[in-house]
Amino acid sequence: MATAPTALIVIESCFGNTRTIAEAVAAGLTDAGAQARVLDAVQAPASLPAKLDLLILGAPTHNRGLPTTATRTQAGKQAGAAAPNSGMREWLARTTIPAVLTTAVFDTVTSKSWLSGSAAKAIIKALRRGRGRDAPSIRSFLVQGQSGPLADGEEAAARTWGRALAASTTNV
Ligand SMILES: Cc1cc2nc3c(=O)[nH]c(=O)nc-3n(C[C@H](O)[C@H](O)[C@H](O)COP(=O)(O)O)c2cc1C
Repeated sequence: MATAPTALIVIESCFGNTRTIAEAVAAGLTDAGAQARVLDAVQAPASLPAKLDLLILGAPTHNRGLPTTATRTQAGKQAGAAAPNSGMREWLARTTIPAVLTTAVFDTVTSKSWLSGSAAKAIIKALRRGRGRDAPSIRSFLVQGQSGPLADGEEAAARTWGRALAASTTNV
């Protein structure tokens, strides 16, 4: 009998919007019968679980790409909270992701114009470095202003995307 596909969602989030999207994607995956877990990149281990069918990576777009120590500090000042000195960029640098593993990536952005850039595209670049890999599924979710909240309908869209990802993932 086939077992439920297992998904891991690793994210970074300064104001909580990317985390809300990750939880909605996890809910969609669960709706479709997958097992899903959300981990903060700061706490995520550098070695992936042996049984993993789908890896989903998400981050907020900062200065058109992935957050850095400097942009996290800026966000932390705005949020009135201490900023972590590590996140998705650093987790990608210390983690080996097998080229055969199915991946999906997302980001949060303040506008969907090309001028806004995309943390998700920066993640794809990092994933491809030195490896042949199929283009992962990619999504951007809109926030209103730097600290959010999420634009109307984005959380529901993330849940729908989670269901679709589960449906397209075969467990091995
Ligand atoms: C320092 C800084 C730079 C940012 N640069 C961009 C940007 O280039 N493009 C964009 O769409 N949003 C930009 N934003 C807004 C982020 O997209 C927004 O804060 C983020 O999506 C919210 O997600 P979070 O709540 O998970 O942190 C920036 C935010 C900060 C704090």
